[in-house]
Amino acid sequence: MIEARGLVKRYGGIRALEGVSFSVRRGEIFGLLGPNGAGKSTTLRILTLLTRPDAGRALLGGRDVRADPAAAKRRFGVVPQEINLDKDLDAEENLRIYAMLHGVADREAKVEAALARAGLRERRRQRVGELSGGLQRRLLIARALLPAPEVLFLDEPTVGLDPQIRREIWDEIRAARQAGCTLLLTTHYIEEAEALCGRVGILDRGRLIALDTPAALKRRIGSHVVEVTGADGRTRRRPCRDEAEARRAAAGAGGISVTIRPANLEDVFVELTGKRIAA
Ligand SMILES: Nc1ncnc2c1ncn2[C@@H]1O[C@H](COP(=O)(O)OP(=O)(O)OP(=O)(O)O)[C@@H](O)[C@H]1O
Repeated sequence: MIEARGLVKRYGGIRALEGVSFSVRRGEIFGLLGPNGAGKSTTLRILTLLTRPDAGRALLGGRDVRADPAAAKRRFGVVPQEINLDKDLDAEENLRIYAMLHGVADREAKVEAALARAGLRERRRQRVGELSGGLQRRLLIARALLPAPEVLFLDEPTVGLDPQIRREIWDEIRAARQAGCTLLLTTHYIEEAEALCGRVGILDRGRLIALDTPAALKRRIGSHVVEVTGADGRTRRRPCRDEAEARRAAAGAGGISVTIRPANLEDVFVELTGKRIAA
């Protein structure tokens, strides 16, 4: 449904993307996971026609998005990282205007459904600037879904939000998939990639270093991790094939504190790059 083929992008001397390729299947939630500066937003900006790659192609439904940009744009919606709602208007007005500009048919019913989706039926007349950051983001997602796009791109959809509202947004994203939408999102939150995405591409310094389901990515390093904090206060981690191996490793570990826990995608990233995702 979505395909990145050998995307290269440079900003002056900065190599933002160095040949990124992946494809997203129809109906899946696909995550691009990586630390700040890995190239996630740049990839999204190329796929959504906001910037040109120096090399490579972006395809939607098998067609190069640059071949007919207007046609491509009709097929996808975008939820940007910055909230670009009109903060002086209320929630309903924001949706109505967007629906009008996008020629959405059966507007009243669609706006009503969008308000419900964003949990804003009771607060439809409230100025958007007065809504919490979480509700603004939910409105942003509901607005992007108004024209029922085949594909939705989301750039860091829950950045800076508390866990409760993050889960509400995950539900909104899952509901979009249930309705038949294909979703590509970027995130640097491990739990978000694990909880939400069918497959995850891990980006680091402009390269895609791994791509698979969260479970398969974790299987590469083993199911458990032993963390040992030494007398110097430093914590070292050791991935283990299974819990039994982790117990044996923990028993002989020494150190002032030893913990066994299930492996996560952060561990995969550390194994692949030698550094952490979250700085
Ligand atoms: N318009 C620009 N001009 C110059 N450099 C840029 C520009 N946009 C991105 N970069 C650089 O390209 C690299 C990749 O940035 P990008 O925003 O794609 O990363 P990211 O993974 O989305 O990180 P973040 O979560 O911080 O946005 C970074 O080194 C960044 O500083």
